[in-house]
Amino acid sequence: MRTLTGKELAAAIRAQAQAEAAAGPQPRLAVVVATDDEASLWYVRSIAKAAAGVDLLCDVVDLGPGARPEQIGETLTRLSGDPGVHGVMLQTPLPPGASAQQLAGAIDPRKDVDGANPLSLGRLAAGLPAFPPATAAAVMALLDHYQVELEGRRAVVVGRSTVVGKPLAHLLLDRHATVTVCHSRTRDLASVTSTAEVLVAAAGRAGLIGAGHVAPGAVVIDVGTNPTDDGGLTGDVDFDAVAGVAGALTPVPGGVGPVTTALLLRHTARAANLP
Ligand SMILES: Nc1nc(=O)c2c([nH]1)NC[C@@H]1CN(c3ccc(C(=O)N[C@@H](CCC(=O)O)C(=O)O)cc3)C=[N+]21
Repeated sequence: MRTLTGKELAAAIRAQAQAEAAAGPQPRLAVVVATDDEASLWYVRSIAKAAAGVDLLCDVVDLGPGARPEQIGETLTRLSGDPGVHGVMLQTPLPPGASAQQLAGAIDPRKDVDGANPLSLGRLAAGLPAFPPATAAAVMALLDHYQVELEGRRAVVVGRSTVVGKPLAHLLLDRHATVTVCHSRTRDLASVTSTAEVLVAAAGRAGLIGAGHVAPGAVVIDVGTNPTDDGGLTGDVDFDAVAGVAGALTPVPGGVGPVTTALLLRHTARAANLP
């Protein structure tokens, strides 16, 4: 079994982001936060740290967990209209009553570096240029880095979220994979996932994917970032069990996560260089 780590790939992508950032105006990413969710705040801190390391500017616009939807929308509109800001990201989760899907419509698609505006997803589905959500792009970057063949192969995505499952299905289709999307109402999940040559777990449920869900030799990508009781992080895949069956598997932490952060920065550098 090969362990597909994301650390080295993330470093290479950060180096690309730094080179692309140096080629134009210094890129500025604005991250809008309206939560006190610990995992989400950890991600924001790690974005800010990684940005500083590659000479990108990162503004954290913290509206607090009590922010009203109108206030969040106005902030996104203001940042989208600010010529000094190249990337705008709305961090999830949001306060009760605020919908990320609705609010993200206020992000200029040219600055939508985490692919959150429904227009970005529509463009992606239509095969037009758009920034994919960084997490979905990270899965593709890992598959490419480890030279996993996709054309004509059976890919199964577990999870149908707007940030991962749906955009990823389109990205895989673009690469000529045969794509099946499973979700919480799928009957006999294992019977579907065990047909996969490439299996992506993006359901947000710790340990959902066990040995019985995986075909021998399959490539398994674990997108899950579930908090553990001891303050750590665990994936959707039962790593030890699946390691005995899969041909290749990404770890959590150290797999998709670091690549996600790096790609968000590369997207921002590209947004700053758009004509
Ligand atoms: N609009 C939006 N887009 C997101 O992409 C988004 C979001 N909101 N809200 C929060 C979640 C969470 N998320 C993570 C990204 C990287 C790691 C990551 O790099 N984790 C490290 C380890 C962290 C640890 O060990 O505690 C790793 O996997 O190696 C984790 C979690 C993106 N999210």
